[in-house]
Amino acid sequence: MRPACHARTRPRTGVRVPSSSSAVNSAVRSAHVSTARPRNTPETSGRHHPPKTSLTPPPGAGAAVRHPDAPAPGELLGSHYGQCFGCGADQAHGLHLEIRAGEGVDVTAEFRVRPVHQGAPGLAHGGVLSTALDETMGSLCWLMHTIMVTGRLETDFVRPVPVDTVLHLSATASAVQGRKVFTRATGRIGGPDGPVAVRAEALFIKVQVEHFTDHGRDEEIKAAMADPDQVRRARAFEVNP
Ligand SMILES: CCCCCCCC/C=C\CCCCCCCC(=O)SCCNC(=O)CCNC(=O)[C@H](O)C(C)(C)COP(=O)(O)OP(=O)(O)OC[C@H]1O[C@@H](n2cnc3c(N)ncnc32)[C@H](O)[C@@H]1OP(=O)(O)O
Repeated sequence: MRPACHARTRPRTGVRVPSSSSAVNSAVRSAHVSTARPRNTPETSGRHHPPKTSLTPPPGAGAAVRHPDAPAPGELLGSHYGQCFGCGADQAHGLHLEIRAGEGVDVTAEFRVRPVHQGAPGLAHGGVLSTALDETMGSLCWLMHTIMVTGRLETDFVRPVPVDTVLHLSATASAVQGRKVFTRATGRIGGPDGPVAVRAEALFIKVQVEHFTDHGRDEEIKAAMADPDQVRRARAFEVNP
């Protein structure tokens, strides 16, 4: 039997460029595509959490609360870590997101898609867009004064996003239950009220600073702990019980 991933339509060696777009189309159509749906079992998911309901706040979850010392509405949040791929100013390969506090437990940001973010010709890679949404939701930690990491993230890609598009991002924390923070985000094109191109829901889990010091690579942890500015930023989150 043919393996499910057998989609190769041309020899591995040598590059054969189809001479016309119809050749491209027929090459694409002839690719074998598996229609088998992956089963969602503890073995395949790796965890025992029910995936479909886990992003919906359960009845009895509380509202997310803006910390009294949260940055003022409109204030730039800054980066939680200079080398962060999402928001770090010192990260040459990063997205350099600049995120601003909203009036509630919400934030906004703008992200210009650059040529290095392509997945298909002239279009943003979906993983990069998910990362931008993830980072925007993660930055809600500044408004709640809590450290949290992404536990689960689900993205809907609604419209293709061409290179040079400015994605207007916004995120809000909708509910909190114990260590679980339920968040959602959208990315709009053409302006903050433009059509939705991407949207996501995520479950963040509150952690202590030891999450990073226990699991991070020694080299970076030592450098972070030797940087008073980084320690100050970490302390800013360590307020909640
Ligand atoms: C001086 C040095 C300073 C350094 C510090 C710098 C300051 C940092 C400040 C701010 C950082 C912000 C960073 C944002 C960056 C952007 C966001 C990211 O990319 S984060 C990276 C990607 N995410 C991970 O790497 C998580 C990897 N996963 C884990 O570590 C664990 O699985 C963790 C912590 C998420 C949960 O593990 P458990 O053992 O602590 O807790 P359990 O009991 O498993 O879960 C708690 C509750 O959450 C539910 N839960 C956990 N994971 C779930 C999932 N995937 N789906 C559904 N529910 C889940 C569980 O069912 C449980 O719920 P029930 O309380 O029983 O109701």
